[in-house]
Amino acid sequence: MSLRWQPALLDPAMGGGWAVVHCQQGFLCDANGVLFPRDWLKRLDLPLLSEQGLGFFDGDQVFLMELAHPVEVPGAGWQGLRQFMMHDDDTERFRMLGFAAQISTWASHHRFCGSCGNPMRQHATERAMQCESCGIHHYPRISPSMIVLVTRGDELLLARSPRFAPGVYSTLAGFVEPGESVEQCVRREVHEEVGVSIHEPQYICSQGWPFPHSLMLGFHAEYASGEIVMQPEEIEDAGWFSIHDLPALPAHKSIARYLIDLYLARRLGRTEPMLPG
Ligand SMILES: NC(=O)C1=CN([C@@H]2O[C@H](COP(=O)(O)OP(=O)(O)OC[C@H]3O[C@@H](n4cnc5c(N)ncnc54)[C@H](O)[C@@H]3O)[C@@H](O)[C@H]2O)C=CC1
Ligand SMILES: [Mg+2]
Ligand SMILES: [Zn+2]
Repeated sequence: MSLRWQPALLDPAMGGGWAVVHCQQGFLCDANGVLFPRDWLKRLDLPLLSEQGLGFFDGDQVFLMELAHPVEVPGAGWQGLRQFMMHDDDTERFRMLGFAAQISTWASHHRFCGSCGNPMRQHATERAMQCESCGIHHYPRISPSMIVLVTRGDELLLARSPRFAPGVYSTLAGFVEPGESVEQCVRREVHEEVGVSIHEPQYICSQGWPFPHSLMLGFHAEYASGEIVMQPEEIEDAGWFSIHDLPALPAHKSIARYLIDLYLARRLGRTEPMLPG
């Protein structure tokens, strides 16, 4: 199957092609979507911070135009990446926008060298920012994170963070620390967040998660021992939920929901879900 979205290193000094326009408010979009003719955009007086070559969508060149602040463009508006994830069934377009958002975050956070403070510029042959003075490279930032469904027979251990939508409970997640394996991270995070011990976690699958730059590594683990003790800052509530009486769950497009739906399908003999993206 050929994918409609293919990342590629394109030189922004080239003219033509299409562009997605991004700022802190999200992406510019109109009735035709998120791709605008680049030469047309260049004639508008946009507060352009930087440009990046992104890749090909349906075979056409796509660039990123990063703006310093949102502007009014007649007939168009700004939409956040989460809205595209929730309400857009075009997964290839969401993959392109997720990539664009991650490149945008990384490039705008690496305008100056963290080592010597001089300006950085785009590397000619790699997706990297390079310091003009000391030569140091910075590659796009990806943060490995584990996400795990802990189960005890017909019960799922689900928790809610204060950041979640009201009533929603999810699987446990957390960032991998330097020097640790993902499996060690799973055991540590589960212990930190809810105080229980688990049997050896089993890797299931992964999902790129551009909020802002996580790579979610999904696991299943069986409960081993301990009572739930919640970590006060991270976890607002946690508990064991019967597969026959579940609370509100995360969105279908998340790996959290996939891990839950996969377990339910296997336990109840239903058709297994598809991992989105
Ligand atoms: N796709 C999905 O289904 C889900 C994705 N996630 C994602 O998983 C990631 C980790 O989950 P959390 O429970 O929030 O993590 P966590 O349990 O490690 O704690 C979050 C805290 O870690 C710190 N932190 C932020 N960025 C960090 C980094 N790059 N490295 C180390 N520490 C950092 C901050 O203090 C933050 O408040 C987040 O990006 C979150 O959006 C979480 C749940 C579901
Ligand atoms: Mg967490
Ligand atoms: Zn430098």
